[in-house]
Amino acid sequence: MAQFIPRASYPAQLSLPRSYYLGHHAAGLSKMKTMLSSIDLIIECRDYRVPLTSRNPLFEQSLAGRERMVLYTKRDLGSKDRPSDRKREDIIRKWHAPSTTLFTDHKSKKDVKTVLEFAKEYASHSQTLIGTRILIVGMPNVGKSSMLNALRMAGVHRAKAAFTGAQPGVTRKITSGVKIVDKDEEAGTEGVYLVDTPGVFIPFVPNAEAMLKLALCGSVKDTIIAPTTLADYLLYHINKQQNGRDVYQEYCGPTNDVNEFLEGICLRTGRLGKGGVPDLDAAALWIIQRWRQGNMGTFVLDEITEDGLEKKMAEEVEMSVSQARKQMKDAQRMKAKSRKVEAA
Ligand SMILES: Nc1nc2c(ncn2[C@@H]2O[C@H](COP(=O)(O)OP(=O)(O)OP(=O)(O)O)[C@@H](O)[C@H]2O)c(=O)[nH]1
Repeated sequence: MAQFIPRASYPAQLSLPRSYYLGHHAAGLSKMKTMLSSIDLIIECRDYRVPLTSRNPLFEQSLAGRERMVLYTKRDLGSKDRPSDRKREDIIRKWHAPSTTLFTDHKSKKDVKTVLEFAKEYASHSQTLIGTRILIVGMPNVGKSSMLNALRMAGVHRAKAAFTGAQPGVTRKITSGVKIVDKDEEAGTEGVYLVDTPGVFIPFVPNAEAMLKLALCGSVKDTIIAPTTLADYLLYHINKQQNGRDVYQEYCGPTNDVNEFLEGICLRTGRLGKGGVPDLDAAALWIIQRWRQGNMGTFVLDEITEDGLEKKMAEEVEMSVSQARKQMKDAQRMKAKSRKVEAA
């Protein structure tokens, strides 16, 4: 049998949408800016599976001047504690030094305790008389509200305070602070409050592959990109993993063909439409959910290198310069147009 060779790269998808910056994202960010003076610390969440792609430069630009901790969520979906995972985490920690970087699974008591301890330690040095206020920010669906609920349960043993969900945009408004640490009169410390915020998407996604990564991780609604395209991108990544194709061997043999992959799933799971026709969209959505639940391999979509963050930031500067140029040209065009109308 011929040896299976996975695709070495993913073909450019020129027609994919590259923006998802919604009204409530802009409104949320501008409200965050106005309340910054009452905030002591920012916890910025990024998705462990896309450490570079889930970085939103808007947070650093708009919420500058506050101490920040970077929290990589959904670690359980990207790491199995392999030496390569630990090496990746070391690199990421170095990117953010001297800021603290933590990697968490919101279901892990140990991980949640580590975040709580960090918050307590921070608060113990705070001079505030009204309690420490922490703003938790990040891209849509990254897991902010889930972390808030987990911290509240671990810290003050209270039930959920925020709604969570598998699709982005569940939190639309900034909440009032939720207590995660009680006031301790003996220790002389005030309480710690966490302020949940709506997820804010990047204004301009640099390339189509970044959009695919963010959509696959659930940062944009599943209706924005065709599920079969996302499933194809997922198949590309699964095949790149060592023995990756073992995770779908119950549906079909090793393949780079998304139709063969999805048809295999339809046949084995009964996702058939009228006349027994395979329902490829249903199979695609199902397999994407399986991956998001950690059932189709545990891996990271971004390539992580020592200078990865530096390169990403340089790319962002270039993007904003070209966007500014574009805006200037648009404004000049509009002016010229209105002059023509006036002259006519
Ligand atoms: N496996 C895993 N799933 C997580 C983790 N954290 C959050 N999730 C899941 O991710 C989804 C989104 O979580 P939310 O807490 O609603 O995300 P959010 O950032 O508040 O989302 P927005 O409302 O869009 O701002 C939910 O289905 C959570 O169960 C994690 O650490 N591991």
